[in-house]
Amino acid sequence: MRTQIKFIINPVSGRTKGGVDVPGLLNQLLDKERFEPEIVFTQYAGHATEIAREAAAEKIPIVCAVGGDGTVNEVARGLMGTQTALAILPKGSGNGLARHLGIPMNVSHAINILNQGQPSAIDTCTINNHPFFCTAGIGFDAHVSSVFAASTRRGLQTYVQMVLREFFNFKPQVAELALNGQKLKTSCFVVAFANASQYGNNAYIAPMADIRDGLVDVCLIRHLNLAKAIGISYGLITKQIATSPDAEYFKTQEILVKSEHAFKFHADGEYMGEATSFKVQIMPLTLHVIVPREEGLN
Ligand SMILES: Nc1ncnc2c1ncn2[C@@H]1O[C@H](COP(=O)(O)OP(=O)(O)OP(=O)(O)O)[C@@H](O)[C@H]1O
Repeated sequence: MRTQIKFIINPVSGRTKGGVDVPGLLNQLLDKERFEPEIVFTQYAGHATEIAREAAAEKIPIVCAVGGDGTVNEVARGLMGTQTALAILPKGSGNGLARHLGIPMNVSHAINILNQGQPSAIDTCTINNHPFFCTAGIGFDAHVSSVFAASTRRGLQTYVQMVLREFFNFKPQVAELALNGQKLKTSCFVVAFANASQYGNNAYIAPMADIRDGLVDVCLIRHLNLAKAIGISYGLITKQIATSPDAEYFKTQEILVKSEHAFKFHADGEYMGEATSFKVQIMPLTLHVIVPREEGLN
């Protein structure tokens, strides 16, 4: 019997990559002896969660998110805690979870991999009850996502220019962190919470993250000047941030953050607003995902 698979395509994701005809490629490349496909397009932000939830209620075995990290987050939050597995065809710019799982960035290659994929369970996390699957954070990374959300320009070059501009305006704030029975009152430039190892674009904020270990990886950067920022950026690309002298790295089941000043926060790169207290939790092995056969998870 063929396996039902529902593709949820976000028509507005991946605008900077030019048009990829995903239905055409599926028609050409998807293994029709193995799969019985159905394709739907999202009509509005948040629609993917509704479609995914309905598919899970109908016991459809696989729902495939076709889009960027925002679409993956929306589909995954509709599937977490169910038996329906998430597959990903990356169409965005960051694609953090897809990269972590070893899914190719090229859609044709990703379909070929999907044809032979296998299910595997991964952890999921929440920040103040908002689900995330890759990374969340407070401080500079969230500030950047808020500025990017307000901008109409997209693409890696715009992003890098904007990060540099905002870097000089950004002031760290003091917060109290509670994790692993310890309390730490400190200035915070960034506190990143990671389920997967990277933000996307192979920027490894949590190179030691294991997506199945029931632990959140926490990367704390207290202060940053330009010289240290260059070192941190190098550490992000070379997977060496955990041993950088300017970052501290923890693994924990839960983390609480309290501050007198509001911090901006993001979940999977989407700006979520501001809060003065945060609770980050992990739910072990609560999402099934389709991963490449014999993939090396990184
Ligand atoms: N039909 C739609 N119309 C408008 N917005 C949509 C629609 N479907 C989904 N969205 C929204 O589009 C936003 C961007 O999606 P996504 O993150 O997948 O793409 P991207 O921004 O190109 O990728 P990346 O985040 O990797 O750069 C999401 O916040 C999602 O809610």
